[in-house]
Amino acid sequence: MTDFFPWEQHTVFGAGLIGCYLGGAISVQGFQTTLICRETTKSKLTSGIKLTDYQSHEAILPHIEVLDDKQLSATNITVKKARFLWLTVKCTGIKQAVLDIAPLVDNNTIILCCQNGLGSDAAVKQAYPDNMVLRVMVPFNVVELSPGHYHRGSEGKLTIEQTPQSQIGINTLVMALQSDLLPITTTADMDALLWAKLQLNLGNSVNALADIPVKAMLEQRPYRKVIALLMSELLKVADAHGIKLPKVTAISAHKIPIVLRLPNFIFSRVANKMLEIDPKVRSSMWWDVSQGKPTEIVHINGAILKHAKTLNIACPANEKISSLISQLSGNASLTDEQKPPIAAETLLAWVSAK
Ligand SMILES: NC(=O)C1=CN([C@@H]2O[C@H](COP(=O)(O)OP(=O)(O)OC[C@H]3O[C@@H](n4cnc5c(N)ncnc54)[C@H](OP(=O)(O)O)[C@@H]3O)[C@@H](O)[C@H]2O)C=CC1
Ligand SMILES: CC(C)(CO)C(=O)C(=O)O
Repeated sequence: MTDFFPWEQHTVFGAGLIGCYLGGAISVQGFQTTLICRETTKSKLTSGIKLTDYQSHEAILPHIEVLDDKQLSATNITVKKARFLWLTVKCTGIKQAVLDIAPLVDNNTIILCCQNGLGSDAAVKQAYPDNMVLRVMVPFNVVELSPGHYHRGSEGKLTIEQTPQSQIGINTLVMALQSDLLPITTTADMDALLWAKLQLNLGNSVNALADIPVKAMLEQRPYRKVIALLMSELLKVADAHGIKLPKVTAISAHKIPIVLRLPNFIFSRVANKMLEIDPKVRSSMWWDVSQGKPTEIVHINGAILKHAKTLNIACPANEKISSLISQLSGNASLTDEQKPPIAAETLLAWVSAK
């Protein structure tokens, strides 16, 4: 068993949307927190950050300790070792982050991997075999409303993995960090929870291709039908693996695709909870595509394809969407019709074509 003392050093590596929100919410509780950011983003964070959420909670942090990547790698600076190292880079940044976090890690460091998708923790565990590495599921969306203002736009509890070694400590940590801005809990079955989150993340690629807010996307039935196709394939793979998906929204995993396919007038009544989402919310993949950054498609839809292959299950919809997104971030020359915004009917026709 490991004792965790929440007042020990929290370091958030990757001061982006999730990192700044999480780091801000930990710091506002009075715990020592340092954000590790890019040199280019440091100036907007040094004058403090503001947190708000869809339930009108608000906190202003006049100051938060920030260290940039150049300072971290400078040999003439001694950096504080992290007791809790919250790794909040994208899956695509993990390989480099594993090297860059080295100055922050000692034997007591607990590394908390906050990535969407499946399998990002493997590289961290391989590089730090003697450290406790725990997975974290981030259910909610964060947007930056103005420089340094981070807004949680949807519901859900941040969930930390419980292992036999971490159990007591994690409960202490969770009790200490619990707040209105940061609802938080634990799970002993992170595999199943990450699959359930993966199901919800199948909307990310569709959102990137639709190039409109998530709420506006969900209001259009053909987009919902595309997401339903992607989800039905995931459910087949999860069932074949014997994974029982926990309920992470008001509707259970197997019912979500059925509800998504409903005509608009019924959907808006049955799925009112799903539509209770801030109208500004965009998926994290939309942010990547709109900024010309690599996407997490291989770790999200690609993770399903990888598992499907071992089970010999066909997933044509996930294959098509994966290739559309990969073409966007690759050098493929695309016609205007293939570039976002892709109309709902067009996308549905492409994804359903045999
Ligand atoms: N955004 C959201 O609402 C949600 C996101 N998630 C998941 O959370 C994870 C984080 O996502 P998100 O916060 O959106 O990502 P962001 O891209 O907003 O944040 C990551 C930040 O880390 C920085 N970074 C990456 N590598 C390094 C490095 N080696 N040294 C210093 N800084 C680094 C990035 O800089 P640069 O861009 O320059 O590389 C970026 O500023 C993802 O897996 C995502 O899928 C989950 C739920 C919701
Ligand atoms: C919260 C959610 C499901 C959608 O916004 C997400 O995880 C993301 O944007 O990556």
